[in-house]
Amino acid sequence: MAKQYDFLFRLLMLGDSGVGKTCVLRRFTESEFDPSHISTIGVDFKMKTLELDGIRVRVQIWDTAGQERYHTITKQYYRRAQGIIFVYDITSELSFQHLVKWASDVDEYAQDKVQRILVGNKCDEELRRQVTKDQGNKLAETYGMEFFETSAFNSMNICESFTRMTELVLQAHKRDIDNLLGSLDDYLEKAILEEDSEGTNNSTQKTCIC
Ligand SMILES: Nc1nc2c(ncn2[C@@H]2O[C@H](COP(=O)(O)OP(=O)(O)OP(=O)(O)O)[C@@H](O)[C@H]2O)c(=O)[nH]1
Repeated sequence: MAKQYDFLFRLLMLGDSGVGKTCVLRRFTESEFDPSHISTIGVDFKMKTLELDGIRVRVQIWDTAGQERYHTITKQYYRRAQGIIFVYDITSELSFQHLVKWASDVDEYAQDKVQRILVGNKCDEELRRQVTKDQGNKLAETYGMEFFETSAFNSMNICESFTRMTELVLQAHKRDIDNLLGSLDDYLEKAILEEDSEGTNNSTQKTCIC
């Protein structure tokens, strides 16, 4: 059976317990919102296929437990991720402050070229806001990430943030593939030139190779 996608990427969601990682993911993959908070145990994942410029990308999105006691388990997933979505809750200053720790764990355990974005969730809760949009923007700038304020409750920027994350990963990997193909072209060109020059200088050897 023909493959249903061109690329498969793994994305990982990180952030404190209760910031809304599971809800954001469910809103994206199932268009649903659940107001209850059932803490994720260890890790869970969901899949979705996106089409970007005619390229079909299957994303496997890992939802990690924010609770400290699962960190030993969740850290084992960092290295396999091509993209990381840091999530904080705009109504929780603490969840914003803790991003420093999440980011330093990623520096320690994830691949060097992992792509990252920052998401400030629950932006429907304007009256309870503790972190300004400007603070989110500044932190994202410091870490060289793109930034979105989202709401799993009303769908604000949910699709946009996952799509952008996937685009960034795709761009990074297409660059690698293009570089590889470029090197392969150079290699083939060099091999043909060598073969040609060997052919003119030593026709016997060329016949043997063929
Ligand atoms: N108002 C509002 N509430 C939200 C939003 N997203 C999540 N919540 C609520 O926040 C609570 C926690 O959401 P979860 O998605 O379970 O949080 P989590 O980050 O996955 O938590 P852990 O699994 O413990 O790491 C739930 O009661 C959700 O209903 C949102 O965008 N707006």
